[in-house]
Amino acid sequence: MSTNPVPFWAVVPAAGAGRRMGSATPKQYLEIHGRAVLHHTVARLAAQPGLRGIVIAVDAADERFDALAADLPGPVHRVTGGAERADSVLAALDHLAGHAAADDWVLVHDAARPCLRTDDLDHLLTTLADEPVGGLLGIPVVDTVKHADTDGVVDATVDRSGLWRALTPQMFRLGPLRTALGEALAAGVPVTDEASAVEWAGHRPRMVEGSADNVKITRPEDLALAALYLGHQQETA
Ligand SMILES: Nc1ccn([C@@H]2O[C@H](COP(=O)(O)OP(=O)(O)OP(=O)(O)O)[C@@H](O)[C@H]2O)c(=O)n1
Ligand SMILES: C[C@](O)(CO)[C@H](O)COP(=O)(O)O
Repeated sequence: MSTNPVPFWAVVPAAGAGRRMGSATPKQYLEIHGRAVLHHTVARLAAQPGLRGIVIAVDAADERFDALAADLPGPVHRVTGGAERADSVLAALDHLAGHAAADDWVLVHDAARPCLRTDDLDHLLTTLADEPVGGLLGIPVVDTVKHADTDGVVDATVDRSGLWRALTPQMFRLGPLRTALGEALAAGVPVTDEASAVEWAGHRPRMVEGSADNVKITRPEDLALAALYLGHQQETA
């Protein structure tokens, strides 16, 4: 842990329906070791001493959040998310703009990634603290990568050198991120993470290597994996 914590705001997109999970309960509210996935995720962020506040984007019809919020660690604020992840993040940034300065750091972290390691979060904050734009946690690709057509027939083996898988948190300054995301969405650019909007705006985010256990719970088997990782992290803490 750094001696001078880097101050930051957190945005947690939690307004997804979890369709690939196929559960009646959205995945952010499924329980692992007796706590909701969202609770684990928020607790990881709240453990950082530089945290100023957390804005969580939830669905307008979400009836679970308010009951959970009373128990969440950290200063938490609810906003209404949008149709896509990027819309939810933008709604949270719009709220933050009324409270934070344009050059304040914002870390956007998926609600569905409850296994974020404290040391990865600390490493991200300290590595990027003096960067003009920001960057994100990621993992270099270790598998051989194929490109295939829509029938699954391979047309190329892709050179994997320099390829990374993007994780969250993604850390950017509030003003440039909000502008980039707003303009990219208005232009119809596909935005699957914050970095893609920032890249579209002409900036070059920096990759910071994270850990493979920072999984995004997407399909049913990921829940068991996250439970395993969380249990192991608690045992070795
Ligand atoms: N309109 C949306 C869609 C997604 N998310 C959030 O973005 C994160 C990553 O998205 P993903 O894993 O795709 O979640 P879902 O959209 O819920 O899943 P699916 O695509 O399977 O429906 C999740 O924490 C999810 O709650 C959000 O805040 N608003
Ligand atoms: C932001 C993200 O988690 C980085 O890997 C990912 O892009 C989210 O994508 P999804 O299609 O919303 O799951």
